[in-house]
Amino acid sequence: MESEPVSPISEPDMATSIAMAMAPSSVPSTPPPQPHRQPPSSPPLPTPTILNSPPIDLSLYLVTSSSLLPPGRTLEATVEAAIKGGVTVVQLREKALDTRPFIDLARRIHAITKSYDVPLLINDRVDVALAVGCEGVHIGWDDMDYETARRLLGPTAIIGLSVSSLEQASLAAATTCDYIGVGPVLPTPTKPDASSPLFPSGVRDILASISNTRPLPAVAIGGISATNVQSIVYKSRPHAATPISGIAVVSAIIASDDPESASSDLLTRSRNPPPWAHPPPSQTRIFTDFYLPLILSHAVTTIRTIKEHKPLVHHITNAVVKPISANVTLAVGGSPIMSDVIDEVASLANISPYSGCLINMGTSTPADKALYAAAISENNQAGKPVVFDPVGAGATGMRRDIVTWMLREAGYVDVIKGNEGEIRTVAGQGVQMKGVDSTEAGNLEEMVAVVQEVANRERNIVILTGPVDILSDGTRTVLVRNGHPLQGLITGAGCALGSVLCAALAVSREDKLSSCLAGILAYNIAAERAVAGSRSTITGDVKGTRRPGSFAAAFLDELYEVTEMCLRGEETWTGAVNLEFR
Ligand SMILES: Nc1ncnc2c1ncn2[C@@H]1O[C@H](COP(=O)(O)OP(=O)(O)OP(=O)(O)O)[C@@H](O)[C@H]1O
Ligand SMILES: Cc1ncsc1CCO
Repeated sequence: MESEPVSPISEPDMATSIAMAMAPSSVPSTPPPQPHRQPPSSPPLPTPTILNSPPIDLSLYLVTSSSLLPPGRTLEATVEAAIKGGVTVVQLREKALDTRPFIDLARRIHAITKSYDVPLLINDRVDVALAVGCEGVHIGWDDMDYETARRLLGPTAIIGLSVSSLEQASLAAATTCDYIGVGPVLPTPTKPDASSPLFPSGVRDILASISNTRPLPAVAIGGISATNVQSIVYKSRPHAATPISGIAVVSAIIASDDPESASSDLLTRSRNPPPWAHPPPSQTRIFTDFYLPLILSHAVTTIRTIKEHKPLVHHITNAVVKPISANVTLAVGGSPIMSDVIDEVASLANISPYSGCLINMGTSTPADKALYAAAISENNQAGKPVVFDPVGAGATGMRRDIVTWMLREAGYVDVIKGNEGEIRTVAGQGVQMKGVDSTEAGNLEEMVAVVQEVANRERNIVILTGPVDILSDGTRTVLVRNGHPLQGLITGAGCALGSVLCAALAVSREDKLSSCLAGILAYNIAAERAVAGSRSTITGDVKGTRRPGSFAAAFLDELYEVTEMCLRGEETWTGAVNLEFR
C-alpha cells in the first residue's frame, strides 16, 4: 500500500508539518499581533543578525572624503560624531591632499579615533600610516603591493584590500590581509573611476568563491545608504558561506548634517535583516507531487486566514485598476486602502498586525520614487510584506529607470509579480513592450530560467503571469496552469492578483512561496469557474459566461465563493488545480 505523505516540510519543521497533516483545518502559524517595528515571533528567523563578527569590528566602516562635508563642518567633528553614533573603523581617504597636510590631518583624526579605541586606516599611503603610527592601511591593486606594505608596517598592522572581482578575491585570499572591501556594490558618485557595480549578487558570489579557501572578513562598499542598507546586506548573504562583516559608507555619513544619528541608524539597520526574509531552503516546504494534498490543504488554510484576519492591503497603485483591486481585495476577505500620500505610509504600515503594501507602477512618474522608498522602508521596518508590480516595465525608458532604481536602491520587496515582458525587463533583458500588455509568449523553459534567475538575484519570490504562471523562490519553482484567457481581456486582472498576494502574505509569511501559490490558485480557479459556471453555494444559481463584461462580475462572484469555501474548510475547489513542480 502506498504510504501516506507525512509532511510537505523538510526535517527542521517536521513536527509542525505532522501537526498540520493531522489537522488540515488548523490555521497555519500566522503572525501574532506585533509590537511596533518587531517582526512576528514565530517561526524564528534563520539568524537574528546577518553580519559576521571577525576580530576587527568592521560593522560600520567610515571612509572619509572632506569634499563632501556640509558647509561649516570639519572632518574632525564629523568623525567624532560618527564614532559616537557607532562607527567601528575609520579610513582616511583624502585623494586631493599633499603629503604634509595629509599627515597633519591624519594626526588630528588619529588623536580622536584613538581616544575611542577605534582603528584608523589610511587609504593607499603606507608612508602616511607610518608617519602617524596609526593602526593600518587600506590598499587597492594599483597601490603598493601587499607584501611590501606588510613588510613595512609589520605583522600587527591592519591591512585591507579592495576586491571588485572573483580574480581579485582569490588573489586577496592568498595573502595574509586582515579584511577585504568588496565593491562597488552599486554605482557611486564618490568613486567615479570605480569598476562596474557588483550588485548584491556579485558580492555574494565573491564571498562564496573564497569560503572554502580563506573566508576573509569583508565590508561591502559603494552606494550604500539608510534606505538600501538592509536590503543590500540581506541580498549579499551567501547561503552556505560567511556573510559580510559590515558595510562601508562615505556620503551617507560624511555629507550628513547629523553624522551621529546617520551612523546609529545605519548600524541598526545593517544589523537587522528585512523581517520575514527568506528562510534557507532547509526550512521550507518541499514542493513535489507527493505532497500535493498537503500543499493544497495549506492553501485553503491560508485563504481562510485572510478571511479571518481581514488584512489591510495598502495599495499604491495605478488609476486604471483601483476599483477592481479594491473589489478583489474585499472578495478574498482583505481590507483595501488606496493611498499615495507619503505622510501616511508609516501609520498604514503599523496600524494593524496584519497588513502589507502593494506598489504598482502602472501610472508612475519619477516623482513617485520618494513615496515608494518611504513605503518600502516603513513596511520593511514594520515586518510587513511588500509586493511590487512593475507594470509596463519594458515600455519606456522612464519605466525601466524606475524599475532599476526600485530594485537597487529602494529597499527590499518580498515579491515581484509581472507578465512576461515585465519580468524579462526586471531580469535586464532589453525587451520592448508596446504598453502594459505582455510581449508575445516565449519559450516556457527559458521563462522558467528567467524567473529563477531573478528570484535568486533578488532573494525574493518572482511570479511571471500569463497562460502559465511561473512562481519561484530561487530554489523551488511551480508552474500553475489554471486560469482563463478571458482574464487577459479585463484590465487589471494582473494588478488585482497583486492585491491577493499581498493579503496572503500579510497573514502568512513563514513560507512566502506557499502563500503566493494559495492566492494564485484561488484566483485562477475562480476565473475558470466564472467561465464554466458553478452552482452558487449562496444562491443556488448556475451561471457561466464567455464574454469579458459579464466575466468581470462572475469572476468576482466566484472569487468570493471560493474563498468563502476556504473559510468553511471546504477543499473541493482545489480538485481543479493543475500544477507542475520543478
Ligand atoms: N491565456 C490565459 N490563460 C489562463 N490564465 C491566464 C491567461 N492570461 C492571463 N491569465 C491569468 O490572468 C491573471 C493576470 O495575468 P496577466 O499576465 O494577464 O496580467 P497582466 O498582464 O499583468 O494584467 P494587467 O496589467 O491588466 O493587470 C493571472 O492570474 C494569469 O494566470
Ligand atoms: C491600461 C493601463 N495603463 C497603465 S496601468 C494600466 C492597467 C493595467 O495594467
